[in-house]
Amino acid sequence: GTGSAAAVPINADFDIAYVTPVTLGTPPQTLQLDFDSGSSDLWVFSSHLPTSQIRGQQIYAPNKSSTAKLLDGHSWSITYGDGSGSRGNVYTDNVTVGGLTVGSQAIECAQQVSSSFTTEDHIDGLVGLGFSTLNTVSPKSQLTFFDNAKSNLDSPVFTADLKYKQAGTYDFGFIDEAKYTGEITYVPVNSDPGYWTFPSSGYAVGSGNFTASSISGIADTGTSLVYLPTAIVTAYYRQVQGATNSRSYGGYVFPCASTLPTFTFGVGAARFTIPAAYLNYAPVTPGSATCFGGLQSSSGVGINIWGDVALKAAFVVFNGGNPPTIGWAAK
Ligand SMILES: CC(C)C[C@H](NC(=O)C[C@H](O)[C@H](CC1CCCCC1)NC(=O)CC[C@H](O)[C@H](Cc1ccccc1)NC(=O)OC(C)(C)C)C(=O)O
Repeated sequence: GTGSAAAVPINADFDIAYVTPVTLGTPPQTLQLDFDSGSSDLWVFSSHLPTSQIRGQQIYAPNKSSTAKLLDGHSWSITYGDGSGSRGNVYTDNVTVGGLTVGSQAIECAQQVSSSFTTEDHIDGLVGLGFSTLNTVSPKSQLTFFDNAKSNLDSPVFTADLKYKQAGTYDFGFIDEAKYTGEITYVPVNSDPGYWTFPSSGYAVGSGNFTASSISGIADTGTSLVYLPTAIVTAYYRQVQGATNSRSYGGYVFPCASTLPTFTFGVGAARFTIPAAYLNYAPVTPGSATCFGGLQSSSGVGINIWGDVALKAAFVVFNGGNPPTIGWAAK
């Protein structure tokens, strides 16, 4: 089988996250979920939440689904890199994404969510697409939607075609030749950390020379920006008039009117260029003349992250075969 579903930016002004419609249970309950290759829990706003923690999100009510089954004695609790988190109990039920159905998928029902989830009314939960070793359900950890679907997929892959300020696509089980140009460059994935960790071959700032350098990082659809080693990031902002690393704003900012260079990264012999517009990420507050960069230092993060700012400059194949690999193509 295969599946194909839209990845829609949740904010019209800047691409902070993308959501995809997912139907749960019988009769179908449709929620808008953030597909996140940087984590491995499928969790949803649910009827088990205090109403004070729900502000406009769609919820999944297992007691309204004839196919829902409580996973007795199991619970989950997750905290993300940005400090947000949630926890709750677990049901299994049918989950459908773009025509692809997984029966008895673990659906982690939130009983508590942190304030940043309550205030983000466009995200009704997450679909983790990382490796199932990262799943937080206890006492028995659960498989991701992709791992459960894999044996029924024409090919054990999913692809991300994220776009700048417009809807893109997540495809499951096939590689759509119409979505990319040229060849797909595949590199090995180290799945031990549980992320899609892969080697980049180097970088260039604007029209400058390409610096060959092996950079280990994760391909993370659930992270908005790109986080790379400080040496690379300072080399980039040296080319930006008025750029400073702001403690108060928590990263590199610059006058919105500044001309930004592009940023090119290597995957094997292939080169991918992130347009300046993607790197002029957003005003620090609505209407401000100071803008926040789409490229930031990873020194505070602990790992290098190729988030949406980089992913939307390419067509990316997450190959869950044995061994796993990741493929990058121009588009
Ligand atoms: C629990 C582990 C097993 C896995 C866990 N994984 C991660 O933390 C990475 C993962 O991709 C998580 C997934 C996100 C969690 C928060 C909700 C949205 C998804 N990424 C993250 O935790 C990284 C945080 C994101 O980049 C946020 C996302 C966001 C979206 C909407 C509104 C506000 C903020 N963007 C964000 O902060 O954008 C700014 C900087 C422009 C404001 C970890 O490594 O700890």
